[in-house]
Amino acid sequence: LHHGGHLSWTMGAFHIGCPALRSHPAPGLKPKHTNVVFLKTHKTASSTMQNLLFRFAERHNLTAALPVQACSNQFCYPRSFTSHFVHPHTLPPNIIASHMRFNKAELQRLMPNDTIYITILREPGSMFESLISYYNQYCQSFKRVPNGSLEAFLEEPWKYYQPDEKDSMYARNTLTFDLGGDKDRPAKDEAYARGFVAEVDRVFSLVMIAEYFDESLVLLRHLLSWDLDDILYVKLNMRTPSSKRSLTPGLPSKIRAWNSLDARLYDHFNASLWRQLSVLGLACVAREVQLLRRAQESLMRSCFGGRMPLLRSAAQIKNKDLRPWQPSEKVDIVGYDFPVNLSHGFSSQAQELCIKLIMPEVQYTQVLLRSQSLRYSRSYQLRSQQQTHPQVQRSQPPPAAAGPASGTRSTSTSKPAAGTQGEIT
Ligand SMILES: Nc1ncnc2c1ncn2[C@@H]1O[C@H](COP(=O)(O)OS(=O)(=O)O)[C@@H](OP(=O)(O)O)[C@H]1O
Repeated sequence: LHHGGHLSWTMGAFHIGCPALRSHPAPGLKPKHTNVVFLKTHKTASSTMQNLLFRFAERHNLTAALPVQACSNQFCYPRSFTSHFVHPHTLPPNIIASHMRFNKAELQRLMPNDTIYITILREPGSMFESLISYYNQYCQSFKRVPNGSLEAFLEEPWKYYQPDEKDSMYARNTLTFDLGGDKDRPAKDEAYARGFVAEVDRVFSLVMIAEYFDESLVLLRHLLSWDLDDILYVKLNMRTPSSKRSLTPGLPSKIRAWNSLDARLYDHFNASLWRQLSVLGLACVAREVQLLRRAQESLMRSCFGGRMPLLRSAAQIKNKDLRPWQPSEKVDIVGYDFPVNLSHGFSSQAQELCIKLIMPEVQYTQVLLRSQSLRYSRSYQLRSQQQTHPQVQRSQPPPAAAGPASGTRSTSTSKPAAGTQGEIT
């Protein structure tokens, strides 16, 4: 890292193939798959995953679809996704990873035909505890509850919950809602529940499980033929232990009953994750997880002066680009600082890698929009010049479209020059 920003941490890992996959080309030899929809669900480790995908997009000179400014850093959630929510400077996209309410037809219109769909779920008990804590000042259903008590809410949810009011999707079946489903369909509607799970199974090639994040990443890496370097991450958007409440006995089953559609999704995809891991071979998965964790630690130590970075609450983080967004004073979200003196001896490329690794969602979305807009404008100017002076185009070949970052393999889909579709509106 200190010498010219060498970015590979896991060379040894490329040769450790999983026995179950030997009949397939090894991940290191197949071109990387680069067209990916990641449905960013709420409170499921999705910000960590989004950060990983944004970094992948930047390293491989891909385009990540980002929201228009009027939609903030989400695609106008909770409205159902439409391509009008996508900033024109981020078209045509390879990757999409910001919060949205899923709309398959619109995404299919926007994304290349070979796009792979991925999402992530979390165990309903801990997810609901995270939701009520995070959205206690936003969501009326939670605000009405005395002391924001989880127990009181679950004792009489219909006393506090109103299905049609603003932000009600944080209070019941949030995963189902994010996936485009009907969060208020009665639990006894067996046909709906079964059909919805089957549809999600049809559309998504991989449904990650937050509790088995690293194992899910191993599956992702094999599915997309990515390198171990491509799945390194740092945990983001965590609450401090003091902001968390432990669930008293009996609560998890009440949470599951209230969020029965989400519980059903979780059970189905948790089981299917483990079936897929077994096909890969559990020993091989465990080896890759170990390699991933080792590589992660060595990356962190290189970035943070030989030590693991200290978690800090938002108020303690000096660099405002690294301060996570806090939903209210009652919740403490932790992040990381990047001490100024650590930057000495780093190449600017290496320093940027370290900062992006810990950059929270809101800031990274802004930084990425700026850099992609710049690339869009450059390519727009270039095309205008070529149209005005066609002889320049004949005598001087135009600059080659930027290829993948040095040291990486070519990608399976060639990336069209930014701005070849969609004009500034
Ligand atoms: N790698 C990994 N593995 C498991 N869990 C993780 C990981 N990264 C983040 N987290 C936890 O995910 C919670 C934040 O989720 P999101 O980033 O999806 O939240 S948000 O909807 O975007 O605000 C948040 O949970 P709570 O702390 O319980 O709120 C994080 O601690």
